[in-house]
Amino acid sequence: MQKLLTRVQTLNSLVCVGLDPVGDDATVIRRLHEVVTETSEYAAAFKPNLAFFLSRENGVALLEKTVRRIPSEIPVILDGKFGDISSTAEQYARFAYDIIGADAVTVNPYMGDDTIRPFARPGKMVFSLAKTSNKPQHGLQDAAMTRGGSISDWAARLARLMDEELTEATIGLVVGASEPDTVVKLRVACPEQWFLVPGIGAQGGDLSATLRAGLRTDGSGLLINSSRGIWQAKNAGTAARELMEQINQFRTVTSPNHA
Ligand SMILES: O=C(O)c1cc(=O)[nH]c(=O)n1[C@@H]1O[C@H](COP(=O)(O)O)[C@@H](O)[C@H]1O
Repeated sequence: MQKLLTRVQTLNSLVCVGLDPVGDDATVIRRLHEVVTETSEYAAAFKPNLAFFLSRENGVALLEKTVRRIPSEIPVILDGKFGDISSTAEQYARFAYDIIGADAVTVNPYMGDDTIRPFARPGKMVFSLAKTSNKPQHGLQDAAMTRGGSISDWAARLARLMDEELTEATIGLVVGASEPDTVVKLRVACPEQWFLVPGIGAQGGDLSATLRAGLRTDGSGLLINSSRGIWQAKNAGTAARELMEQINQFRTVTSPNHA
């Protein structure tokens, strides 16, 4: 958490560079190197998606190598959307933190609070799925519960309660950019927490509407992820810088609409 705060303040950036490598081995190795090198000066964080590494031969070794190449002052969020009972989650936590060297993870909380606890090590950060960016035909998150709003409201509340309880670690939320109205609602429910926000770019999320909806009153508290938008760009550094500038331009001229 401290690493993220220092990074965000030093760079004045809320950009999270997603690493979802695709292509043949030679392309992936070259492009990972380029993306990390070119975007480092704009990246508040990097988010390698575990699936894109596991699907390759020697993918774990490639992931380890990639994370080692990321400058140590930049937080690494391992996006594994882990979510299993605590004894199994403990193994995932060892993988993410001890083997890969991540600073943070994404977790799917739908099996309950014990899926989150093993990841809440001192100084680490957990982003727990609250409202995802996809628009499924058959999804659970919008379903109403008999009491207390929707399932995503429950997930946000759980993340907030766990953040208050687990003082040694920081619990944030994953909130997709596809529904700004939901982003506002979750920001009102969780005014202080960090939101990791995917869904800008390739998934068509509206950057301005998302910023207006989700920025905290201090103009921070969001990490805006772009994966394909940066990976596929002719110049990854330019794409990351432009995203940073668009975000910062918005931060200086507008106050969030829940303030
Ligand atoms: O947890 C995530 O990062 C995530 C949550 C979510 O709701 N939606 C979502 O797209 N993601 C991830 O964010 C990245 C989005 O990639 P792009 O759409 O290419 O920017 C992928 O790695 C997704 O797995």
